[in-house]
Amino acid sequence: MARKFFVGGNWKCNGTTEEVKKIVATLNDAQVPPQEVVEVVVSPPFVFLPLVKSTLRPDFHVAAQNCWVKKGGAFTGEVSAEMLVNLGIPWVILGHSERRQLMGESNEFVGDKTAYALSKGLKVIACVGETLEQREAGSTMDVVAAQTKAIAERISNWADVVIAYEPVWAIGTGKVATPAQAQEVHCELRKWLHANTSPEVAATTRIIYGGSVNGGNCKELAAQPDVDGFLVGGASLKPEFIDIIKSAVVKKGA
Ligand SMILES: O=C[C@H](O)COP(=O)(O)O
Repeated sequence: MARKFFVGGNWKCNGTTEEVKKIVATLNDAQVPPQEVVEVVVSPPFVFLPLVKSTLRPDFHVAAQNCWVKKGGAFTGEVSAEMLVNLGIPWVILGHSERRQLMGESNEFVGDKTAYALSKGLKVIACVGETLEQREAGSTMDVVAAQTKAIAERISNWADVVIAYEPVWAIGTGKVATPAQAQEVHCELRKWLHANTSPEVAATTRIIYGGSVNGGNCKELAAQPDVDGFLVGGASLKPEFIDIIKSAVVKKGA
């Protein structure tokens, strides 16, 4: 089964109401390949989710950037999976390296969150990736496998999961992984899924790349056989996000 190209735009902690309206207007006006070719999901901060959901073109979808690990309640400052479902938000990003590093989210915690979000009917963009130190120490695959394992141990439904491989050293640094570096990790991750989940999960799960993707480098990355799309940060706030969406045609040989 072919893996549909997936382009996520992670707006992180950016934007005012006016800026958000402008980004949505740009996306709504854009000519992009059809939904059968590329799945587009944008992820604004929580407070803008209703605005984006109600104004964004219907062929693009919306993701939250995080959610709580279990049912809501006395957890000040958190947003529950149930609330996202209630708002009709289909996707959530979990385990982003900024949350792992800045908020101390462990592999197990991200695994628990993923399992809970899936159990409530959300689809999950699960992020993994190594730091520069870990890469230089030669432990990239050990790190990425451990992060993926903590998820795999807790879930069985991979149909609603996209894995985002985001090397920490490439995030927001302008230092993109080379197409060969991205392909190498994606291919190893797919082998890991084959050995530890099932051949079907390995063949069908989308593994997308994130880390300084822009309009200039996306086509070469998209051409790699195991790169099934992107999770874009900075460039998702700019009109070049449209060019990144269009790189999906590379897979179609167009
Ligand atoms: O979630 C997106 C990644 O953190 C990449 O961010 P970036 O494109 O700004 O490097």
